[in-house]
Amino acid sequence: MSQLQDNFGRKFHYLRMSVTDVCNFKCSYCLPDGYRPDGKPGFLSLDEISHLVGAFAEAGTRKVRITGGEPTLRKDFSDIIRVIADTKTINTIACTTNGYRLEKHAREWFDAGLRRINVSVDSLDPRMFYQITGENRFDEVMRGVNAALEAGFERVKINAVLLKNLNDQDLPRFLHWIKHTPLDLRFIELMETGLGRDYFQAHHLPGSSIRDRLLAEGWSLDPRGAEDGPAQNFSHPDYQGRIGLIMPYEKHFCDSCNRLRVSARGKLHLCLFTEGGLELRDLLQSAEQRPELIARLERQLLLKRETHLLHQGFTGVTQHLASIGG
Ligand SMILES: Nc1nc2c(ncn2[C@@H]2O[C@H](COP(=O)(O)OP(=O)(O)OP(=O)(O)O)[C@@H](O)[C@H]2O)c(=O)[nH]1
Ligand SMILES: C[S@@+](CC[C@H](N)C(=O)[O-])C[C@H]1O[C@@H](n2cnc3c(N)ncnc32)[C@H](O)[C@@H]1O
Ligand code: SF4
Ligand code: SF4
Repeated sequence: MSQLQDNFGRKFHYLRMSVTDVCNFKCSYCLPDGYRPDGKPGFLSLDEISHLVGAFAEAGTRKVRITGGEPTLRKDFSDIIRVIADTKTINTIACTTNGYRLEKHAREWFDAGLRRINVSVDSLDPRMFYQITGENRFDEVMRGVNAALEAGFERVKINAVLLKNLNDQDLPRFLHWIKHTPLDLRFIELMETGLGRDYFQAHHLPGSSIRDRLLAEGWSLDPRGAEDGPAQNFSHPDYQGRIGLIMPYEKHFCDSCNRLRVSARGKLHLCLFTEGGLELRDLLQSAEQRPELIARLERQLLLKRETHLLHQGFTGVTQHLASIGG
């Protein structure tokens, strides 16, 4: 069994696969004007997804996260889950969603094989939620989170992007929520994208401000597991939930990078912030192409940089994270 690795000793057992660029929300930090079709070819088909996941699995991938755009907008979303679940040696199937279809479909997706779900909830104040996401659907999304908790997922995670002057007063509400609810909260530092330096400068808030408050209130940093990615995780004996921080501007953030990304049109991205993606689609047309596809992945990994270059203001081709799945 092969294992994808780079020149810095990092192993890649986690694929973040985008299945669509389309989204029905207008998050101010991501798609402030909503999704605009670009007239390019369509998104990966079920067969192409099956070939892709099969090759990654053979190259050592154990976890697949389905993302987008909004992945649940795909009519064949449950089929996508099933195709991955049918792939031997993939042991974790996760997805990241804005949660708008969750209330209705949580059980169906669980039955198809989905085991972890991340729901983006940027504020627990419905008006602020509307202001940030452009959608007045707070109650609907929260009912979706409850449906996910009831459906039996092994992990339900809440993603919130930290935004100065928007949701920076929300921490007490989030803490209150996870006191008796077994949710993982994930606070993500705003990352600069091609969309705009002005927004970044107005709203970026370092995750260290949250970390300092957590440590002062009795939370402790969990030891890092061998399979863990770049988040720092915290727990507290009085809370059922846990908290993770993604702080991409901190030193050594990329040391534990364990993930690769494939865009909805089949391009491999070695980092969230790269110059361009490598075309894989020509090798997703039949199972016989698998050895060639794996060889291409192995070669490309040797080009992976040690770290992103965000500090120098280099945001790569990533106009917004919806185009690459975050
Ligand atoms: N810079 C950077 N940001 C990341 C990375 N992984 C996740 N993020 C950020 O965190 C956001 C939320 O990620 P999710 O899709 O919910 O996945 P996650 O919780 O980080 O992933 P798991 O490690 O699978 O739990 C992403 O959309 C990115 O904004 C990474 O490797 N590098
Ligand atoms: C691109 S979205 C795709 C999945 C789904 N539509 C959702 O919102 O959960 C994945 C994650 O990226 C995060 N994200 C988007 N733009 C970001 C940015 N500029 N900085 C940090 N996180 C961002 C979102 O908050 C979301 O949790
Ligand atoms: S963060 Fe997710 S829900 Fe919000 S606009 Fe981007 S893709 Fe859509
Ligand atoms: S910024 Fe790039 S290299 Fe760093 S952890 Fe994220 S994907 Fe990996």
